Amino acid sequence: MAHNQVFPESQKWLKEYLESSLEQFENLFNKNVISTESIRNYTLIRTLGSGSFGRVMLSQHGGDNPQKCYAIKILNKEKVVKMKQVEHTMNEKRILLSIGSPFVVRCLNAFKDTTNLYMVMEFVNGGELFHLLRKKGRLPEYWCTFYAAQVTMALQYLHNCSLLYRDLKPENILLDHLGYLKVTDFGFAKRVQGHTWTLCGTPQYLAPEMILNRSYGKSVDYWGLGILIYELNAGFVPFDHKVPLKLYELIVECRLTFPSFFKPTLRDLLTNIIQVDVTRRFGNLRNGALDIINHPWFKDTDFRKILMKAEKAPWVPNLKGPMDSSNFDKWTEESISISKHDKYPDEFSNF
Ligand SMILES: Nc1ncnc2c1ncn2[C@@H]1O[C@H](COP(=O)(O)OP(=O)(O)OP(=O)(O)O)[C@@H](O)[C@H]1O
Repeated sequence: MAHNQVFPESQKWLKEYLESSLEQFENLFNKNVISTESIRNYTLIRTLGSGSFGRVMLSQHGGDNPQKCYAIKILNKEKVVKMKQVEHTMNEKRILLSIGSPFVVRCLNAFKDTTNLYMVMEFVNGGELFHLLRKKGRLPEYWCTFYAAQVTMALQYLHNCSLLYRDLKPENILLDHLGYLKVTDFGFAKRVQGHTWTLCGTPQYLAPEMILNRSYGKSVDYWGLGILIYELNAGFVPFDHKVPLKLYELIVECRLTFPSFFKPTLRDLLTNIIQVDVTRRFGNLRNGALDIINHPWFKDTDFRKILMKAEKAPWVPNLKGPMDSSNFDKWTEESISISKHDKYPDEFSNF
């Protein structure tokens, strides 16, 4: 828990929730379980998404209830090594297996073979928030408060466990069958007690302190939250340019303008989050995420009800059953080949 953070009496439930979830996280994180499960025990059905060094596949486990589906992230060891992502991948596995937040995708198992690394996650079947946003153009303000409340609580949970997320964007936010969201892709997540320096993330979402090569902490995630809230409400990001260097100049200059339909409370919140000065950025101050949670833009948002998933979601995906994957793009399928020889036995021994 951040030092000196003052929870009002009416938000003691949030403090208690954070304290107990930190204890659970620490217990699992310190264990770092290494599993000997095999991909041969799963039937791989189709690709749900593809990334730089692997893909995520809809799968079923041979011994299980046939209705139960998983999303398995499959990373090729060779690509991970060549792209210098060994440490990031080890962080991803250990962190994802230890997290227990209603707004973060659950990882149930992780294992490896000679060729690949596998992370077995719950299948979140409503698709990416990105697709919903592109389909609708922009989202009604009430929808945005509902989604932003969950991302804020997800970040508060992660930071309370000393985790930086570093890759917030609508592509990494999935919707479940109830219309609640779950953050996925912990490829850049890291446990950091103080500060760190690595430049990573998605260009339009990068915080100025990262671009300027300064050491940073949770401030970068709150900057990302500001960009996300802006994008959900507007349908576009506040800073964009096809030339990366120009984009970075725009971010560091931070001349924020708003569409005319942005209400004063939303403008005020965003001005305080999309703030270059980290000593003034909401989320990064003494009261942490509470400055955002208690901001007037959220005056009609019941965070407690949302944490309990007792609020009806503004949009519920139309699904034919737990295996329905129609909300995901079609990808060309590739078969998984497993070689006899392991070229990287040491690099991933702790995976
Ligand atoms: N648990 C899940 N349930 C359903 N779909 C998922 C799940 N996790 C990931 N996906 C889908 O797979 C896509 C890629 O996942 P992820 O971002 O973790 O992979 P990545 O290889 O790190 O991708 P990138 O290189 O783009 O960051 C996601 O955008 C999402 O569409």
